[in-house]
Amino acid sequence: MSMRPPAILVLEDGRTFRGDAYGAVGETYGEAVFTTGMTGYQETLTDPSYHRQVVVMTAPHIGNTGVNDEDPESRQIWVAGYVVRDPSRIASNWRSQRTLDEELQDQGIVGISGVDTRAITRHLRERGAMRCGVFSGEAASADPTALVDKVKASPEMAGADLVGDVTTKQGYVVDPIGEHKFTVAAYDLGIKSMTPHRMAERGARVHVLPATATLEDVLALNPDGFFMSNGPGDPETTEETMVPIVRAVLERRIPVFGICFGNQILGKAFGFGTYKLKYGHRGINQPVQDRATGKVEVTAHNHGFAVDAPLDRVSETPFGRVEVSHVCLNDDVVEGLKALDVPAFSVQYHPEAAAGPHDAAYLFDRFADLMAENKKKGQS
Ligand SMILES: NC(=O)CC[C@H](N)C(=O)O
Repeated sequence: MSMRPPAILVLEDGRTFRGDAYGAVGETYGEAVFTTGMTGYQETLTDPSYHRQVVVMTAPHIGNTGVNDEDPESRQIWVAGYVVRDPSRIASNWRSQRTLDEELQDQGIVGISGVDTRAITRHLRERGAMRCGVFSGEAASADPTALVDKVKASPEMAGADLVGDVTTKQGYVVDPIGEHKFTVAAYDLGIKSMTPHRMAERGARVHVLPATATLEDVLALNPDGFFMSNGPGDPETTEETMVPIVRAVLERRIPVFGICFGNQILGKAFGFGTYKLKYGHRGINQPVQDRATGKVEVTAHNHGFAVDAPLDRVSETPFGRVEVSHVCLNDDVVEGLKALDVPAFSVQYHPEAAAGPHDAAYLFDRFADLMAENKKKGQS
């Protein structure tokens, strides 16, 4: 491998790891988090929910299949920094168009390689996700204590309002594949491109709206369904923006579906709290149980916050009864909500499966069924 400049990963609690520059040379800050996905690094890098996070890959060998123009989940790489153990020396895949290292350089993403990602992961599991910095080239030669001070001066994830950075500036439409059956108003809070596609596959015309869209914008579409996407940052910050909009939509009994950040917002609309997990769930191999059927799904996750709702009983909310529909089997974290008296449900994980297993695809069918039922009721 060609000689790369030195680099250092500096955690806010003072722990440091030295390695080689990977991607762009420079300095970057973010929340240090780890993901356990063995495949799908392109989808991870381009998931807007990773905005302001420095992502540690627990899979040791990264870059093997290079980079193509088909797999990105959004217009750019969003991770704030990238930490890998052993970058592949070659990119080998029939779809590969360039190497991952080149892509990271082109997009100005500062990374580090040649570090013990198992030790970093164990540290984050014990101490929790925390701020970090990656410094490479000249920046890596500074005194580590000075670098720790710089990391401590960088913004925290708790309280971060990041949706405005990632949402589309202009709304756009994703056309249905085949017959047009439903119209969906979908808030882009950091949406992944596979999500409207999954709805289009089921006959939805999806109006993807910027996060600044108003309730009037939504109602003007006369939608059969209302959707809220995944997104970066702390769900607490949506109290005065998205929460009143979804409450108004629930009052009108328009079917609601939310994914990840969307699950947290729906939870808040019902009156539940949200809280920060110690180190979060990230990867494409997380076991989730559907509590109605008992069936376990292997699912894709990327969340650092979660909804605080009771598992052992149905909750009474201003919108009627709500139950926890899905739970993570690793730690009993709430992974889904289902309203019993209004047409609304949501999941904390990623049924769009990009990357990830397709076990949870039925949730898009459930949304289509909910819209179909509601339309029928409206006609009768
Ligand atoms: N992927 C997401 O939508 C993440 C939601 C939220 N930012 C969290 O970390 O929990």
